[in-house]
Amino acid sequence: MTVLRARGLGKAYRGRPALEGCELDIPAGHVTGLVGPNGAGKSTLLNLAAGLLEPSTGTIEVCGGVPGSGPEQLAKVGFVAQNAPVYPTLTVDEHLRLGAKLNPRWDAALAAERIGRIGLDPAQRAGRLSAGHRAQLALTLGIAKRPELLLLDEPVAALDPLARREFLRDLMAAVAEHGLSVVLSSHLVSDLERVCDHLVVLVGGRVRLAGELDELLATHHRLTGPRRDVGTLPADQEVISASHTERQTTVLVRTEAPVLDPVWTVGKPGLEDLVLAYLGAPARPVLRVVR
Ligand SMILES: Nc1ncnc2c1ncn2[C@@H]1O[C@H](COP(=O)(O)OP(=O)(O)OP(=O)(O)O)[C@@H](O)[C@H]1O
Repeated sequence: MTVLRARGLGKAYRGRPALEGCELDIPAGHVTGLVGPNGAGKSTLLNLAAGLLEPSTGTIEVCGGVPGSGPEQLAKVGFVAQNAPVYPTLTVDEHLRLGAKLNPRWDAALAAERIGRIGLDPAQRAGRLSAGHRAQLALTLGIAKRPELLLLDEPVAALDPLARREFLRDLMAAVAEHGLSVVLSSHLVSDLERVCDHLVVLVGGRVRLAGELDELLATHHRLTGPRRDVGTLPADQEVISASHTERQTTVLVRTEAPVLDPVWTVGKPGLEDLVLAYLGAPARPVLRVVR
């Protein structure tokens, strides 16, 4: 089942494109990491999925419906925007009560347990919380809503390393126990490596890479060998990035077939190598649909 489908999706702000020609099929029941450099269009994509923005071109469908199209649709999708917006004059407890009122599937026990574990004072006004605790409050509201799809825009940026680990653990528990689907943007590749099984790389408003993480890692190879022109590589080896020293060439290629040329030492890239290679690569409209 597909939880997010985009076809020819584009968004322009005052005529300037922020997202162009996005084709995506994000599967349900998985955690999908959304990565890309600053200004790549990640927040724009998440805001479109949450129904807070309207597409300029193309279509986006989330949990089988048009984003933000009615109460039923709104109940299915949770969104924690960048900088974790909360109501500054409401207390922590008032946020939880508001959550219970607004969300038909609200999990009060889970919300209370998280708030207690984090050590938030229920009587504290949200505007007086530290940035990390504010983020924790917003994330608690997102998880306790029990949506089908949770969209998180850089959710862990303000959290300390321990809080980050605990939050990611809570997220994975919700995926395992309730079949929650998650799309989260982050610059912290090591965190993504821990929780994501699908990946979308956006560069310059375009989808550069998308797919199942294991499959993506299996079809990319780091080749090291004597210096040579990478233009001479076989046509089925797509060159993603290349670097040279005086005597040596290192190249990251994508290919379904094994690399048999004995001149190369073939290594497996990690997620960070893969992401960095795509972020540094010249923008080409290489579209791939998540299966
Ligand atoms: N409200 C807006 N009005 C005009 N331009 C905007 C607006 N929001 C975003 N943009 C532009 O759209 C492009 C994509 O921005 P977006 O915030 O989606 O990127 P991002 O990948 O989330 O970046 P970051 O990693 O820095 O958060 C940028 O060039 C940005 O300047």
